[in-house]
Amino acid sequence: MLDALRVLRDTASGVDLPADVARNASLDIERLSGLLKPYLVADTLQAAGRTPGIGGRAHALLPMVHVDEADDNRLVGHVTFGRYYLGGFGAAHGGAIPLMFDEIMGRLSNAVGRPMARTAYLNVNFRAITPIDVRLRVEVRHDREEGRKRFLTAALYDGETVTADATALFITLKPGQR
Ligand SMILES: CCCCCCCCCCCCCC(=O)SCCNC(=O)CCNC(=O)[C@H](O)C(C)(C)COP(=O)(O)OP(=O)(O)OC[C@H]1O[C@@H](n2cnc3c(N)ncnc32)[C@H](O)[C@@H]1OP(=O)(O)O
Repeated sequence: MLDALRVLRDTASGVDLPADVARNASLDIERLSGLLKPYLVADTLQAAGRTPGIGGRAHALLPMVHVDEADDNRLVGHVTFGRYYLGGFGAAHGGAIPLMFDEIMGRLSNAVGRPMARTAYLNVNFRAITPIDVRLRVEVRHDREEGRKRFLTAALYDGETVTADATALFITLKPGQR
């Protein structure tokens, strides 16, 4: 369903519809929302964001990063920003890139039994245009830990060109910390 939703999102972002088609599409989308509403649950029980086995943790907002290689301290994956993430002139929106970094750096930070941590800062440099509809490579490194602090770095590549890079600090949550 989420794959279909992502296709809908990309398609809806790219069209310019006549009013009658837009009206009919709205009715169909409202009908689908009605079909799902009886299954709303508490946020601690929802599948979205809580299902690691499904791409993008089943979270519809997230650009889907496919992991190609990973060990305890390094991860390499690929991601394609679809039309939904277009900022302008063929480039991904500047907000979509930190979103992708936060997710994939957070995943490595929390991997291999490391206790849950939260992003304290995420600094992103936009080095070149990040094109949409192009398969890009993302590399993440868990560089070091100092007490509760975990320092990670990441870079996004279009071929050999770094389009963006990031440094982040994740802080291990204390027992019972929300
Ligand atoms: C069900 C399955 C799901 C699985 C999902 C898994 C994948 C998930 C992937 C999802 C990924 C998405 C993840 C997300 O998006 S997480 C969502 C985005 N992040 C937040 O909402 C975080 C909000 N902030 C906080 O909650 C607190 O501030 C935290 C918990 C971060 C720290 O507050 P806490 O009270 O606990 O600690 P502390 O203040 O004593 O600080 C401790 C130390 O850290 C240093 N410090 C703190 N901040 C900064 C800073 N900005 N720059 C530099 N340093 C900083 C500080 O000086 C101190 O250092 P020292 O004095 O000890 O030397």
